[in-house]
Amino acid sequence: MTHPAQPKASHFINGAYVEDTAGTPIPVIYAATGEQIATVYAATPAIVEQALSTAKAAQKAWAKMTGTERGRILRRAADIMRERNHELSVLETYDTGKPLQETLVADATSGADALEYFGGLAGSLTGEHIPMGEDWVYTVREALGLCVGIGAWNYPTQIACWKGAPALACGNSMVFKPSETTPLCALKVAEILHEAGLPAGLYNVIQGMGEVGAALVTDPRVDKVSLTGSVPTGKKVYAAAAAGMKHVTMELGGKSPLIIFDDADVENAVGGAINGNFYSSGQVCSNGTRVFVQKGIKEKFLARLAERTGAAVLGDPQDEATSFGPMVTENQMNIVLGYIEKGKEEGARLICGGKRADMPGFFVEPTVFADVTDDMTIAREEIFGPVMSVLDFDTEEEVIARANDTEFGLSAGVFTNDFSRAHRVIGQLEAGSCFINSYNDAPVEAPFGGVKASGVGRENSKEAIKHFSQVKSVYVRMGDVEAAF
Ligand SMILES: NC(=O)c1ccc[n+]([C@@H]2O[C@H](COP(=O)([O-])OP(=O)(O)OC[C@H]3O[C@@H](n4cnc5c(N)ncnc54)[C@H](O)[C@@H]3O)[C@@H](O)[C@H]2O)c1
Ligand SMILES: O=CCc1c[nH]cn1
Repeated sequence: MTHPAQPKASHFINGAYVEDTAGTPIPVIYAATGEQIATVYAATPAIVEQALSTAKAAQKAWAKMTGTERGRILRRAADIMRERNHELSVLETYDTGKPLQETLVADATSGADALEYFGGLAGSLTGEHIPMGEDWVYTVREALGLCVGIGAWNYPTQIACWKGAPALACGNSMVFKPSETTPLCALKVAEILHEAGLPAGLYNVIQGMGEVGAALVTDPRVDKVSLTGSVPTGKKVYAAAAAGMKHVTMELGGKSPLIIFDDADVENAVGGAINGNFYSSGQVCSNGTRVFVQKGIKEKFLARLAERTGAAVLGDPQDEATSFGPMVTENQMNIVLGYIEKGKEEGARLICGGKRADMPGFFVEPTVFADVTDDMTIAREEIFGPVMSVLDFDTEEEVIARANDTEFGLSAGVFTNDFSRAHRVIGQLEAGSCFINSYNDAPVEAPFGGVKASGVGRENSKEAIKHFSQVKSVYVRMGDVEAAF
């Protein structure tokens, strides 16, 4: 019998599902069991061409509609997503393995927030009037044109919406390629947008691995590329986009610091560290995986952290009682287990977890290492799994320098009851998305993105509008034109 997760076809182009079984088959494996639940096919050159040409052809008429008209469609799509939240959350859980307890509140809901927020902004995308004596300049905020979105596997619905909603609000069209690991959810986003009244051709989804992404990025018709992925992929995609002088947004990886001072509320700090390391089984780009704890509260913090981590419920992710799911793939599980072995070999002290869970599927126990030093592999490389490194520190000055000693700069957090210190420290941390006495909140109203190797540009908030539009300026002369001859 066909699994309910099996989509009608692999691609969604020009307002309809499209299949081409000549493409490489991509099995969709449910991470909680290891069983194959669906198959899609990578886009062939003919499918890539169909998606790009349809998106190119549809864009100009969409940009000519008023922002209010465009926004109305996006807000209708948000309503449909909310009505179907349960069904979409179940699918997100099949696509990623993340527990339904999480997907019910963090995925389609976050996608709907983006559609609603950018739908609301669409009617207010205006320019400026700049007086120049009796002359004047006016500016117009215009669409970029045809945008490509490329997704990672940890938030397939959210990423499809975080890119699609601002792109469409600004009058662009989009071809979106989800990660080959989680190809299912973006198709539903496309379906819902069209059900909400989006004209055909404006939001297209095609499947495939890196080479399909590369074909999209290098196509001369494409004006902008927005990638969510790893730093190595980001470097390749950024370079390819630069060769065609395309706009980019790069949402890449991190190894973010979470700094806990002696005066912090320990219970809240432990909660922040758990949210910043174990949500989505640690597969969150902004995770605060280097947890710097001031020496005075270290053992108290570790004891409470071990106790609360022990309460994680590993199990069937479709059961709402489960609070901790598997790694997305067997390969990702093996990468994470490799890092855990490195941590042990390099002398970190294992506080809890530390191995594959004794159950079917790709589960790794939530793992905490203490006495981690800055040079250890687990403190330097992005693991993208449930492995928290706890490092000790003495002084504010020392911890700021150590926190910044990384190529990454996505996020950073501080827990303290001294607000002067909180702002002073945050002001010196090299990171794009920061938190005080909290961790990993990602509301659509707040800009999200990194500095240094973690990325370029911002998603969400009014900042995203700047990255999906450009300004035309028009000088208007009221008098005669003076010329040298
Ligand atoms: N900053 C953020 O917002 C954010 C959010 C989620 C995940 N991430 C990062 O994503 C990574 C995990 O996701 P992943 O393993 O899917 O990343 P990845 O870099 O392996 O792949 C990301 C996407 O890029 C595509 N791709 C690969 N090579 C390409 C190429 N040459 N040209 C065009 N596209 C290509 C892949 O098919 C996939 O769709 C982690 O590093 C994580 O930190 C960042
Ligand atoms: O994975 C990165 C994006 C994100 C952070 N929090 C929720 N989504």
